[in-house]
Amino acid sequence: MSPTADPAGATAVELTDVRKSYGAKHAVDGVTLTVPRGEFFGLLGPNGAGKTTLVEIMEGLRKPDAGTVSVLGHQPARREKSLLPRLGVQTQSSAFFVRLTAREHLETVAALYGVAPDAVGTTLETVGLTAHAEVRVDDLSGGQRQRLAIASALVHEPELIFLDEPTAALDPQARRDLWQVLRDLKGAGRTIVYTTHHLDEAQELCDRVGIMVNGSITALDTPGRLIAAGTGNTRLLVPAARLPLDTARTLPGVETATVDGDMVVLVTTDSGTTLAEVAKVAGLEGVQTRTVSLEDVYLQLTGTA
Ligand SMILES: Nc1ncnc2c1ncn2[C@@H]1O[C@H](COP(=O)(O)OP(=O)(O)OP(=O)(O)O)[C@@H](O)[C@H]1O
Repeated sequence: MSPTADPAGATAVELTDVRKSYGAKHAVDGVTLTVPRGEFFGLLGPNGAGKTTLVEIMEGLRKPDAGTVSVLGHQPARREKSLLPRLGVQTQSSAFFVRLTAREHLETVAALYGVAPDAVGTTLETVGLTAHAEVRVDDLSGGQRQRLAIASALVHEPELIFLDEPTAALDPQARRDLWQVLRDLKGAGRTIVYTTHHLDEAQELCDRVGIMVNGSITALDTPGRLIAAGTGNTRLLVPAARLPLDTARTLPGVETATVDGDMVVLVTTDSGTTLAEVAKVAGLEGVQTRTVSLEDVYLQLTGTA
């Protein structure tokens, strides 16, 4: 990207027709993507879809075979000293100084970035590691190490943060805590690009998501718009004891009816009408509704539904 193309610096990441192959495998197969500054962008997709390769290209850790990559107006593959401190990078396999304590490790990272040591205590607090600050990295649990990896990506207060499955090994409470950390970072104007397999989380946190399949981004929008453009269907769960499957299939609006355990699952395009009929035929006691989620859209797009 030329300097005049984005004079206000409103773009954090700009990729044009980026490609990367490993032998015959097209891991990234022509991705064009713009992430504006301040956006929380989620990259979703099944194992092997090319997410990590794409993020590592943005981070400058891998060189694309073709296409152009601009990150904060720079080419990340050049590893320019003026760019690196502006990026925060947490990878799936973070390198640690394993013989140091969590605090010493983070102090070392902070020193490498030339950051004042006070940032260490605050960052340990932010990721919930204060109580384990004096534990050797070797002795931290998987989830605690993951938090330290995230802390290492945040300690120098970068403008653009890349996180690769940051919540993968976290317990539910730690996951929720990290959501708040990420929301606060976004609130402070940072740009976040992250990969996840947690669809509920992406729906909750991301301004936009890209769904990657076989090296290409097959859907790119806000979670809300992807859901709205998705099936448009609602699921109604009715106790099977009160609604025979044959009857369920004849109700207005019902696309499909199946039995799941002791419930009949109705997929309906017209939930109001179907629900009114269910009320007449079976009553509403124990009836549950489930609207479409990002997960339903994802499963449809990735062909796993
Ligand atoms: N260094 C490499 N050498 C050869 N093949 C590779 C290499 N790195 C990745 N691949 C292949 O490229 C494809 C994309 O891998 P990548 O790790 O980018 O996917 P991913 O979407 O991040 O997957 P996951 O969700 O499992 O982390 C896969 O088929 C993978 O096996």
